[in-house]
Amino acid sequence: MSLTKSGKILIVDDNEDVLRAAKMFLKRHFTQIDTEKDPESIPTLLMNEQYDVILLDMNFTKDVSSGREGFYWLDRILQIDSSAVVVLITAYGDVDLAVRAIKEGATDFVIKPWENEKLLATISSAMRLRHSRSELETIKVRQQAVSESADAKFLDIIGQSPAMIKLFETINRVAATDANILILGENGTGKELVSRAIHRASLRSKEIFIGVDMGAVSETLFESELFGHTKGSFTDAKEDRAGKFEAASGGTLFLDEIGNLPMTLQAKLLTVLQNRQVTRVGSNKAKEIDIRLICATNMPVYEMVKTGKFRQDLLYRINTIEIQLPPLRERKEDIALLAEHFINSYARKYNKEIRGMSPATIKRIEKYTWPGNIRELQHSIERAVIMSNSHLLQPEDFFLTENRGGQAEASKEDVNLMLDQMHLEEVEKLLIRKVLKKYNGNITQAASELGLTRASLYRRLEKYGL
Ligand SMILES: Nc1ncnc2c1ncn2[C@@H]1O[C@H](COP(=O)(O)OP(=O)(O)OP(=O)(O)O)[C@@H](O)[C@H]1O
Repeated sequence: MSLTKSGKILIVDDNEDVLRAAKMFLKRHFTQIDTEKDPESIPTLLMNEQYDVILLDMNFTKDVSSGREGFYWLDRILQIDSSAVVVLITAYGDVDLAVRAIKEGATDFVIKPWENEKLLATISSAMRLRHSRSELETIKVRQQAVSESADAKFLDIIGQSPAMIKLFETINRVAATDANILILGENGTGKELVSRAIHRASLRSKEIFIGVDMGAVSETLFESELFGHTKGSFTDAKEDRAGKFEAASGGTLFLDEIGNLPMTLQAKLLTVLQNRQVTRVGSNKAKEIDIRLICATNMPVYEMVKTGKFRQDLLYRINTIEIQLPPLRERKEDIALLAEHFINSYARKYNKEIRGMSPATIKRIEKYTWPGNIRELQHSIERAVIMSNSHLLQPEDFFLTENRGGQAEASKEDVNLMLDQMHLEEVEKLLIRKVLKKYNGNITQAASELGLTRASLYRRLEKYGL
């Protein structure tokens, strides 16, 4: 049998001859063979090393062959690492005990005295099982990211303005490198879209893209979400779980809303980025990470550094390349183009025969300031497509009031007067607009003040065409 040399094995047996013989033979096939006479050392050994396969004797005390110790230590090992792969070493007469142990979580057994080739075959297949188990943990997290990506619409970046042409050039230039990228821009300017485009144009394009909304991760779950956890490390940790850093291994990790990260968590993130290693919560074994990092924010991070709200060392770590996405109002050339693109998509989606927009509509949408940028344009078009009765969208299919787009707001008295005459939905709309303005369009902060999740705030923005 030919095997490339890899894998770490622990052998626990009180017979030194067995340990010596096994080590001598196995070290020709695997990278690391640790041996241990005393089973009491197992917990310490497992804390310090991640073994692929553990060979465990069933009986440790001389002349006792009940196998009870083997069961006890099997159970302890699985408590420490629920995905551990344990192969039992058993005497000829104890095969039924070994079979019982398999029901309790052991992977396989070998009978003493063994033939070397048989031992090698057993360990090799146990090793394959170990790898598929840890792949499974990663796959679970990846699967979730893939289904989230599948929902991501409009993967193409539309734009012909000088700013967008420069952006396309930048994407092409930086994609092939592994440089960390920071994307800055108001809400809805396409930060996530651009980060996916960079991934697709990069050498990692065949690998996974995983996005994490840092604004939505609670402080308590931050480490577990990003770095993973081991079973039992906290009440809800029912099984070992890879964090997003591990799951994104080989691919791209997109940290959205990085400016919303509290200082304490910024420090934790910085440590991981500096060391390029993560340690799961509840474990003390660090794992190497291999990711391309893209961060995004709509917050003024440079200002935040000055006021002590964002760590300068973290900023310098993530901004090797910086991409600033201009707001839609500063690239009016793109508005009609984007609108046409969304009209085509939604006309198809809602089965409507809409060919485009009337010249008056184009004028109107080009004049409007689009505080919610492309997302707002997209939602307005979707609603207009649904509502329209003609083949060309008309200005009245849009609900764009000149009062919007950051212009003068109603005074307190006006608001009180209006409240008396308003419908509940209108009050809600007004409130959302006010809170959004207060937080400069920051969805996470606005949602938190309104007591909504980001998703439900987005739903309302869409509903009210905000
Ligand atoms: N240039 C573009 N061409 C086509 N669609 C775009 C473009 N830019 C943004 N979009 C669309 O607009 C919507 C918002 O984009 P995206 O989510 O990337 O913005 P964002 O800046 O990450 O927003 P937020 O800061 O709120 O998370 C998405 O549906 C995206 O597909």
